[in-house]
Amino acid sequence: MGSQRNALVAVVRQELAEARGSARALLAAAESARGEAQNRRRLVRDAYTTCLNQLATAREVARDDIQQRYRGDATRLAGHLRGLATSSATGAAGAPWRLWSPSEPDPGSRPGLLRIGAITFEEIAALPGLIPLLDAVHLHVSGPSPQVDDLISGVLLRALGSTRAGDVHLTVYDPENLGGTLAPFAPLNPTFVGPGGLGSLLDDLAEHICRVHESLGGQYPSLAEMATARPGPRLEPWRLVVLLADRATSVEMTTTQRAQLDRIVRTGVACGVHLVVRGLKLDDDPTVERIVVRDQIAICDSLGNLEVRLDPPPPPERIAAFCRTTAERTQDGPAPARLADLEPAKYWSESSQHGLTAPIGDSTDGTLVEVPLGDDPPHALIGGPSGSGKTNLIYTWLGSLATRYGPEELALYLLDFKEGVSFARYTPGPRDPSWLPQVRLAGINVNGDREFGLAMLRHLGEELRNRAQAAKRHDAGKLSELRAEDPAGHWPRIVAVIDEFQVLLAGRDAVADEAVDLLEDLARRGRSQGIHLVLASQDVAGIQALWGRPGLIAQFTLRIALPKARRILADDNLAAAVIPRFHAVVNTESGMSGANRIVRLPDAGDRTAWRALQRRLWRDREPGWAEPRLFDGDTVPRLPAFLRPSGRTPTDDVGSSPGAVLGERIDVAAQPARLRLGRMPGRNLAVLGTRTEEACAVLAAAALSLAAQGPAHFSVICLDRDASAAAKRLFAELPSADWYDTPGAGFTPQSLTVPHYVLGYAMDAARDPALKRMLTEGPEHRTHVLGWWRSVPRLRDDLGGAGARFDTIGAWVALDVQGGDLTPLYPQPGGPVWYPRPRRALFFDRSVHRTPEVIIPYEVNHDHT
Ligand SMILES: Nc1ncnc2c1ncn2[C@@H]1O[C@H](COP(=O)(O)OP(=O)(O)OP(=O)(O)O)[C@@H](O)[C@H]1O
Repeated sequence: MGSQRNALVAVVRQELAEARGSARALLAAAESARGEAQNRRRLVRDAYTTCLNQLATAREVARDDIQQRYRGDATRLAGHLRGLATSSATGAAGAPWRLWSPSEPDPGSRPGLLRIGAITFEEIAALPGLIPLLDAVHLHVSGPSPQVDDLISGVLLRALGSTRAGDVHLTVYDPENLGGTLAPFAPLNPTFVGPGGLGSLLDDLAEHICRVHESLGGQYPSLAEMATARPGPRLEPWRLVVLLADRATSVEMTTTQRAQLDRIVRTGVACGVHLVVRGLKLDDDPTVERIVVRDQIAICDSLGNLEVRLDPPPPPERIAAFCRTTAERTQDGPAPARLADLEPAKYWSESSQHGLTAPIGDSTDGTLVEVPLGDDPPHALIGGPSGSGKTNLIYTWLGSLATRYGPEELALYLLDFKEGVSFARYTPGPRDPSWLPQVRLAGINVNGDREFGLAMLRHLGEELRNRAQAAKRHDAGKLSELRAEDPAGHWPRIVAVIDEFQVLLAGRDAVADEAVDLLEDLARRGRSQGIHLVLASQDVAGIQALWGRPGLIAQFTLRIALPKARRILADDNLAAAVIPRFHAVVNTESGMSGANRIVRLPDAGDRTAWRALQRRLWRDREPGWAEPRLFDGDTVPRLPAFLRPSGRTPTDDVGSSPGAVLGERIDVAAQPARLRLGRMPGRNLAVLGTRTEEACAVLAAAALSLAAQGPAHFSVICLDRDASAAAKRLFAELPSADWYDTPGAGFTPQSLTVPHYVLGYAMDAARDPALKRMLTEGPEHRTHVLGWWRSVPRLRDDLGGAGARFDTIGAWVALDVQGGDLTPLYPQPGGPVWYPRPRRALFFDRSVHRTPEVIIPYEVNHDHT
């Protein structure tokens, strides 16, 4: 029993143990499952947190990015807006009060916007808050009185300060304060209207609008038309009418007054009448800009929901100071016209068939004064002492003509005999490649080269002949008829301007005689052929030279006298003595008193402004249009490349009479002066004088140009150490040459199949009788001597001493040799008229010249060696 019980106990124990074991195992499994679950939960939680963090970071990054982009876009947009705002409200229209000063509007510009405050917009820097007014809207301002009045003061000051003095007329209706609200504007002398004056003010305005309306051809331009039309000069000032109504005004307003006000609202802006109103209702209209002010913040129709934080009002002393100076300026009358004010609405739109008309300034009432040139008056004489503004007047006139008449209508020939470069502005320069397309020729620094003046007159004489012949062919009496008969022809009117022309006529010599004859012919016959002369002089003597030729002076019926000019107007016409600075008397009746027009001249001296205009005209020229010829007396021309052999030996036959180029002719076409060297006796050249560099330049140009024309052989004989560098350089450049530098060598005749040129530097040092034989016999065998002698007596010695004949020297170039010393080489007794001058030479070829011609020795080596 006991054992059974024990066995049972054991079994139970066993089972219990097993049950405990399984329970433990179950517990362990549950524990482990729980641990695992907890683990998983932790992992999920961690993942969730990581995810959350990542999401937060991504969101931050995205937000930062968006914000950055937004800020960038907003800043850029604000920048654009600021730029736009700045250009819409320039100068006095937009400057902060601290920096404020009145500003002149650009000519031809229309009124812009006016700043009243700033638009702030999150963190972006403030944008200016701008409103329109002149030529755009009426203003209706509501809100607490002091703030509204401050805003109105600021708007008025900006409108007045950004227009020209006198362009805005101010009227103030202020029954409550009797004008005191806008007291700082009093120096401007505005029309103040007190209580009871509103009715007549509105009637006046309505009447004014009717008048302007009629002058506009009975039509009101729309706002869009006003915005796009090209603004011309203002004929009537704007009327700016400030109505500061009190309570009584609106209560007492009659129906008629209301109707007048409504009419002014509808039609005023188109006629330059603008209301600035507080305290009265205005009907809705596209031209009414409403501004509501509260707590220094304004909401304006034109800015939508954007709030404008108002600027403080302008300091009253600033308003008063501005109004005082403006009042003074208005008393002096409007400022003179500017060069830009003379420009036409459209460039190059005028025809010169019947003449040329261009304004050169305005009269004191602001109207432009036009100067005619054509059949009558055909020519102009301008006079005034030094510094009186002749050059400025010529610049103005030329600028005004050049904007109206294109190169097919007008050709300009400009010559300035005073020192300086006044006409160089019209030709291409190193800094500015543009040029004035109408200019065909400009001569500067010509005071020493009267021959160039003569050359220009000869050229014009030639043109006159061409025109006269063409007119005859077409049976036309004058240019307008020729142009009608020959519409395809190129017949621009020619205007030739000669500043300080008396220089050309001074000096009772052949140049002066021929110049006066040519001038007289051009003046008489040029009238009908469209060739017009404009002569300017500061010197009474210059004019006197013309007075001696009544037939000539009578043609110059257009006279322009600058202050203190003498003898330009008739003797009893004293206008020039009394006009102020920068004014001129324009008289188209030969200076008769009674025909004066006084003109205020603009300042045309601003090179930058001129350059900008010239560029525009230059870009409009036809492709291929030729540049003007510039003659600058201070510049030495270079030997053109086509006159050098360029290292190659030409193979073409040289022909029977090759030409040696000696220098540049002083003529319109800048042609080389050539000496023909045919097989005839005397075809040799003597260069005479002591100026080594120029003598070398003449010989080198002659030799190089001969070498460039065909095969030839050269003997270079150099007997002067000072010339040897130049001679050696020439020798090196010649394709076929021998070199001699000892006296007595180089004169042996050579038997050659090509021409032989003997170039002698300091020939007088040779002392070789063979030279004389070569001079005599050489040319027939195509051997020509081109030699430099340092004086005429030394040349004479080489030719046989006293009594020697100069027949073997058919041509000569004289440098610093006086005319009298050239007598033995010249057919006329006494020798040629020649006063040596630097870098100029007198060239005479017995077989072609009647009188010698002045030439400019070329610069052969650019490094001056
Ligand atoms: N209408 C003007 N407005 C402003 N300045 C002017 C005006 N006319 C001339 N001037 C100035 O006066 C000065 C002299 O003018 P300008 O050179 O035209 O005189 P000029 O008579 O040609 O003198 P000169 O004969 O000595 O050359 C220049 O500095 C020029 O800029």
